[in-house]
Amino acid sequence: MPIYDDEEELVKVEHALAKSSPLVFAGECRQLHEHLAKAAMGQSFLLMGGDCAESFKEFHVDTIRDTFRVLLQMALVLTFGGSMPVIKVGRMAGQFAKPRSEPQEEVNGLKLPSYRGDIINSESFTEEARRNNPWRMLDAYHQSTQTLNILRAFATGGYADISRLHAWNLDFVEKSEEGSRYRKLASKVDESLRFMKAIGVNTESATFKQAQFYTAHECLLLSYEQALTRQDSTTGKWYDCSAHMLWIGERTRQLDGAHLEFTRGIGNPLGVKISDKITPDELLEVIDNLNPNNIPGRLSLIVRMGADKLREHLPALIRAVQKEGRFVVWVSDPVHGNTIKAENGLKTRPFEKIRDELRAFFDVHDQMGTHPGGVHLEMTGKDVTECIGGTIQDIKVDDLNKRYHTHCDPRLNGVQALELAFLIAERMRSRTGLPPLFNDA
Ligand SMILES: O=C[C@H](O)[C@H](O)COP(=O)(O)O
Ligand SMILES: C=C(OP(=O)(O)O)C(=O)O
Ligand SMILES: [Mn+2]
Repeated sequence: MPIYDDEEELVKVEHALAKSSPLVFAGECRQLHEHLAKAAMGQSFLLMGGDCAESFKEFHVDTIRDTFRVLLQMALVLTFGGSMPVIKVGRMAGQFAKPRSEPQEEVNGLKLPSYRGDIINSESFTEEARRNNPWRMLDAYHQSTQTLNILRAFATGGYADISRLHAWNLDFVEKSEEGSRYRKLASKVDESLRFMKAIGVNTESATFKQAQFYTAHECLLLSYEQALTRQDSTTGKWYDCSAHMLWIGERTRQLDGAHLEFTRGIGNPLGVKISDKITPDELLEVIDNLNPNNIPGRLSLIVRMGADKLREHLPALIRAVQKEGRFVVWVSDPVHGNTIKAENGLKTRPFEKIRDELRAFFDVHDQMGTHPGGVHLEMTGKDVTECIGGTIQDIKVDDLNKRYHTHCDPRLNGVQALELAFLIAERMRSRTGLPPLFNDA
């Protein structure tokens, strides 16, 4: 938690936020909860994706549209390929606060506080910029209102109409092999739609015309989250109305910490990131704390440990959860356990490691007979060069500088994200005994 040097300023901002409109409504959070309950029971799949850190500088309607578009493409691949409903959640409209490994950053002998996300301080390397400034919370709130407004318009105003599925292909993706796979799959979906129409299914209904899209971010900056927490008039329960779903990060999930204490009191569906550092007993305590009544859909466990550690540690965690009969959605975050520093000093992630972790996640669930319930990715619709590798694009370390725009961790670009969606769809198909979508799978 940042320390603000002027308490009065902080209180003023909290009051302003407390008077502002909620960004989401309790009923929407409950709807998402119901979808997640299906994922907990093995009947649905959660797709979460977006920037590591949203920023004020990169804010643009086109950027939001492009990420939304890749998520729609991925969801189509997963729904059609995996024959399962896909719950779409953007790391968007609130994903601003960052936990950092080092409290300070040193450049040419000068030490300043680390950049902690645009909602807290600024990335420029000056003393003033790195000061924790509570007013930034209001800027983040206002940007989130715009983002949500755009997302709601895209989701319900015709953009996400399934008959436009060919238009969701992004220019730079279209030219790649993934783009052509997507086109092939889209044609198959087209054919199915024509068949449905022919037998009298109403393809003009909201199911075909609109997407249900939800938002989530890390519940890190409690001043912001608490100020946006409201009591729902229909149920009397408290909801954090900054996003539909909130998750607790790997660094702030202590049993006696403020983040668990805050989130256990809100009605939103929750996530907890877990690395190999958590023990089965500790995990059960986290579950007891956040979901004492064992309600399916309430809690997602977002596993991020790297392929090798996952193969070693995940089975025991799953066994403990199974033994106690606890309902959780098992989600793979295959990016956070695979961050490395390239020779040029930039943080990157090898695509192959990300793919290995996903494969390991599916293998372990196959062995344990449990449902691999979702994936959580840092990704963007832009053609960035932040993660090296990829079967199709094969970004090299020397390419990283070309379009390295992230404000924190390296993101998958559209082609890389789509490649993962195809991989997951093939795994989902083989679990249900369906033949591969493409023969080279
Ligand atoms: O997004 C996650 C963390 O904030 C990020 O990985 C921390 O990065 P750092 O190790 O550069 O501080
Ligand atoms: C901080 C993050 O992840 P983790 O808590 O898993 O490190 C994140 O998702 O950006
Ligand atoms: Mn990150």
